[in-house]
Amino acid sequence: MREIGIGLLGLGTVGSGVVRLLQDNQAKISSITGRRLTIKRVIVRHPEKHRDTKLDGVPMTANIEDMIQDPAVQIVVEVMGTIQLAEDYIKRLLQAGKHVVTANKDLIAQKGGELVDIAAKKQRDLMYEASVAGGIPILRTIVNSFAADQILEVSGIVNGTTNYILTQMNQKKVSYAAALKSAQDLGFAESDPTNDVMGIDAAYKMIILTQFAFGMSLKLENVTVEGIDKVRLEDIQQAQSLGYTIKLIGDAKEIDGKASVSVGPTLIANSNPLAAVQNENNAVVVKSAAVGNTMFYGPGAGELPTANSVVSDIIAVTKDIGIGITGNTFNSYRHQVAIAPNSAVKSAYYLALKVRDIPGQMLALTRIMAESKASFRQIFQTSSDGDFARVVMITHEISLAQLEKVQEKVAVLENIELISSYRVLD
Ligand SMILES: NC(=O)C1=CN([C@@H]2O[C@H](COP(=O)(O)OP(=O)(O)OC[C@H]3O[C@@H](n4cnc5c(N)ncnc54)[C@H](OP(=O)(O)O)[C@@H]3O)[C@@H](O)[C@H]2O)C=CC1
Ligand SMILES: N[C@@H](CC=O)C(=O)O
Repeated sequence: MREIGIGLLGLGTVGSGVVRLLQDNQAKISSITGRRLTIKRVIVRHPEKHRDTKLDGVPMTANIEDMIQDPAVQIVVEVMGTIQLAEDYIKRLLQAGKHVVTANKDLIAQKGGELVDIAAKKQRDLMYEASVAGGIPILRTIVNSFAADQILEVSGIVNGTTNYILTQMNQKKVSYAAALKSAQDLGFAESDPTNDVMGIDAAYKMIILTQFAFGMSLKLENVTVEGIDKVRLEDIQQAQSLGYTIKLIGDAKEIDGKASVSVGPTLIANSNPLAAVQNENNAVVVKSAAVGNTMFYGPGAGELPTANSVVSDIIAVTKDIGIGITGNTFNSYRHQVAIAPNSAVKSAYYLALKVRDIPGQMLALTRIMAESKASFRQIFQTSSDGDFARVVMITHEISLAQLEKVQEKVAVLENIELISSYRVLD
């Protein structure tokens, strides 16, 4: 049987999973592809480090040139991370005629366009199924199964680390810091988890999803992003008592022909299936004109689920090599539209406020809402802490511009402080 040489750029959580799947399922993969997939070379940062993953006889070095110059390597799997270094390495690998599979959403969201162009010019494959929602095969599903349909909205939970943290805080009353540490130990979090907790990782995934669903290329500054770093146990408990669960939700939709993409903590009604998505699991809801709503659920991070998406790309590339059709872009849909203004993006909001317990404050609050042409469907005092009362309000649907107006007006008041404001999804 003919062989396909695989090069691994990175042998951490995902890289180790790729090795395991290629070794454990070798016979099945060969039966499907008609090729024997063999790992020929590994590049890591610290080749001397002790590793549980054993690759007898496979050279492991830190120099990318070793991979670029190795004629035995046809497909390189980039599971190293970083943006600039990975961009440089992948460009050189594509120029040298290698096919590339990557799980690197940071890179694809920011530099995907350039890399896709180089791959097409060199007639090489560039695939990145694992870059969105870990083990859920959502990108290929959108490309293949929604090609004839008009996607109206793509939304859901696309970061495993934050969903794990929020679940642990909600169910086990674990502290934010302890839950984050455990997500790191389990291999869900990025090596620097800042992007996870600040919503940036989810924003990168929404940028990629937007490319696939709507054909348009966005930059990070086009996405409204808020992380979970300010979500307090009090908010989580308060939401529960109202019948909601707080989740980090990504949402991409077209409003009057313009694109709106956001990521932020959101109160999800417990009757909504997204509220039941726990720990590192993700769920992507695709709303389309012909099919209606479809929800794709599964592990969004972790060694083997992510590795399965990577290996499915390796298999797809191997099949393309076998029949001589490499160089087709993973997603060829292009349809650029403008970004929707804040006034067009509407939602109900949960507002938690600290209000000094003196007469006239509720009136001041009501006046601000009226001046901002906003109204609320529920308002109540939840607790009293010395001189202050905690007041929670759920608004009717208002625009982001109206919410910002309310926030600005409250900010100048001496006796009322807005502690948190999150979207509400029923
Ligand atoms: N973990 C997950 O659940 C998921 C991760 N991803 C993405 O997959 C990629 C890898 O993630 P993960 O496996 O968790 O990361 P890890 O931190 O576990 O592994 C990174 C690997 O890359 C190597 N590496 C890092 N820097 C360099 C460098 N400068 N030169 C050569 N090798 C380097 C490291 O080498 P050494 O071992 O010597 O330190 C290590 O083997 C990232 O892009 C991540 O965003 C995508 C989906 C899910
Ligand atoms: N850190 C990411 C890993 C997968 O993309 C996450 O937690 O979702």
